Amino acid sequence: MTGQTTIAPSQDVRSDVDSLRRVWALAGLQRGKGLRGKVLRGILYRFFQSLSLGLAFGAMIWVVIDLAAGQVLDWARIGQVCAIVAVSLIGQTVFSYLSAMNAWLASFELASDLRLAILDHLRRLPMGFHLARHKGDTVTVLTSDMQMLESFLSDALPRIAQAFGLPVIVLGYLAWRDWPVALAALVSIALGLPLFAWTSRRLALLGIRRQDTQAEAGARMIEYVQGMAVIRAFNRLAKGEESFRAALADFRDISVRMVMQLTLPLVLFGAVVSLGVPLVMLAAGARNLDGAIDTGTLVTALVLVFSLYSPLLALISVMELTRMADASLTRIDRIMTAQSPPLPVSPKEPQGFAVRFENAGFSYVAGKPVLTDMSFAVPERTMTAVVGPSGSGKSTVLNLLARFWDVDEGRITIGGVDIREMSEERLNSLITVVFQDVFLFTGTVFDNIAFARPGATQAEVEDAAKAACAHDFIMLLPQGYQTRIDEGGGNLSGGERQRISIARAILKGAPIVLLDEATAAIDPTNERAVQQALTSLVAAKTLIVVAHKLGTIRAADQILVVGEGRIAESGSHDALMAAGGRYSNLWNARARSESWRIEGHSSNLATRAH
Ligand SMILES: Nc1ncnc2c1ncn2[C@@H]1O[C@H](COP(=O)(O)OP(=O)(O)OP(=O)(O)O)[C@@H](O)[C@H]1O
Repeated sequence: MTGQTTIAPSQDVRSDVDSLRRVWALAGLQRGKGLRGKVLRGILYRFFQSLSLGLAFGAMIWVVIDLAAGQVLDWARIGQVCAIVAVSLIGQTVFSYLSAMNAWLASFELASDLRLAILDHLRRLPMGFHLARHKGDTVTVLTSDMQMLESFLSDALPRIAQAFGLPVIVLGYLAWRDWPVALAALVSIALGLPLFAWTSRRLALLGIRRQDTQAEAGARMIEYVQGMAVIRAFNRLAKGEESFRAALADFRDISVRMVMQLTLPLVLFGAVVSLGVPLVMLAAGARNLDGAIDTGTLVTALVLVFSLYSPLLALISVMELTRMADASLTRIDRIMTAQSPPLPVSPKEPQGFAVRFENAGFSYVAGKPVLTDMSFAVPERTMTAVVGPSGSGKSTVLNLLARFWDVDEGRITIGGVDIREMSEERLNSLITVVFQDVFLFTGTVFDNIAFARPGATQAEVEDAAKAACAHDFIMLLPQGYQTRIDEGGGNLSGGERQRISIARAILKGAPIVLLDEATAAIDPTNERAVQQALTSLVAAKTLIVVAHKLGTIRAADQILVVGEGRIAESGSHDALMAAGGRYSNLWNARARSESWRIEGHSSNLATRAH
């Protein structure tokens, strides 16, 4: 994959004013925190800092004018000038401190609030949104994009105000002394502005591409590190590196393009603005020769003109920060503007825990329906096994019931209420999902189990672990329940990870359990323990299990055979076997493969024994 695929459309590009508006809106998100006030004060104090610098300039100019008028310096004047310069220095220091305090605090608070808001929004988005994005891209939004925004608020925004402070005073002063000279000073700024705007827009467009390719490179590297075991197992180190090298090359290309395309206009902008120096000299000289301005004003204009343009030229470096922050803002907005499923205005309360699918239709990709007309009922406190060929949509049934996705047609009810009409919290409290791929967090065994119920006591966690047949092996770990689990549970076996996830589900105590049974074969002892753990989990619960093991299927009150996007057959094991349809074919095939596996396993042992 190359960066080309992630290049943003041009409508992502905002004008500078629109970006500022967006930052302003974000700063107003957390009412009562006064973030907008802090942002404004950060800018205002930096402006005052610049004005304080102007004060020192003013004192110098005062002396220059006096000298030009033929006056002689005396101690009183030297004292006055020193006092003004001292006030200017104190002003610069105080305002610099106040500006930094306000701007930094505002940027850190805003970034931390925004990170939480993004995480909260991510949690609400349908799973389809997450699957369509690289994890690395989302991580980049939460890390480097947020840092860009922080730097913009703490550094770039106040620097913009600083860049304008001194020039405003100088222009005002020149206009007061002689407006044609001030006008001459403005000409180069006016000529430079369109160039600045064009470069800024160009930088915005390339900036978003650059950050997208950077995120792409980040995603590839994360994938490389996560897939290290597979890469090594297949001895494809070079191949694994290839994709992130390609992403890095894309990133380098876009960075080089940025330099190539933007260096010239930026240098030109500097040259055009600096043209103001000779222009002002020309205008002031001509006005002096005409007798329109005195020597004092001429000298002042010649001295001041240098202090007029250098702060404006400093805007060039601020521009890069600004446009990069804008690109980050666009990437943040791609998440924040994604629609989460609508929440019910007046949530309904289910009457019981029976589950019904009523003519449910669903497709992950438009035009490729997975479920077309799925109807079935699961009575409360019963066990239903969902079986069918690979890819027939069994896991999809669980995904829809947990509302990871919403049905396109028909409806799903729990206790007679459409799950879309329940509050998110209520639905989550009703359902426990035990996934095939167990996810354990970095933390202790205790934390991982207690995750299901914050505030759970040691005794409650242990009871859940005992019911899940996990207590004994946990006690054999170096620090028992306080043993740290490595990232993803790397220091535990597959069966142990599964039992911890079952303990977590038992502790949650939800009345409906959705279980995607592991397809992978685990050793018989572990399998028995996992089966026993599941039995504890589902006691007196409504259980829907995507079943692969014959023992589980047989134990079910009802078996649903999925085929062609609907329920092809349903009933008890005996009834379905007697009917001699799909189910009996499926059962016989699976029974053959299981006995083959067992035979294969024992013959392996026999070979080893010899
Ligand atoms: N996130 C997704 N995006 C697009 N298509 C998907 C997605 N998840 C599943 N599918 C497709 O939907 C169909 C049903 O998938 P599902 O995982 O429900 O099947 P399954 O019966 O559980 O399969 P298995 O027994 O192999 O796990 C498959 O064709 C699969 O390729």
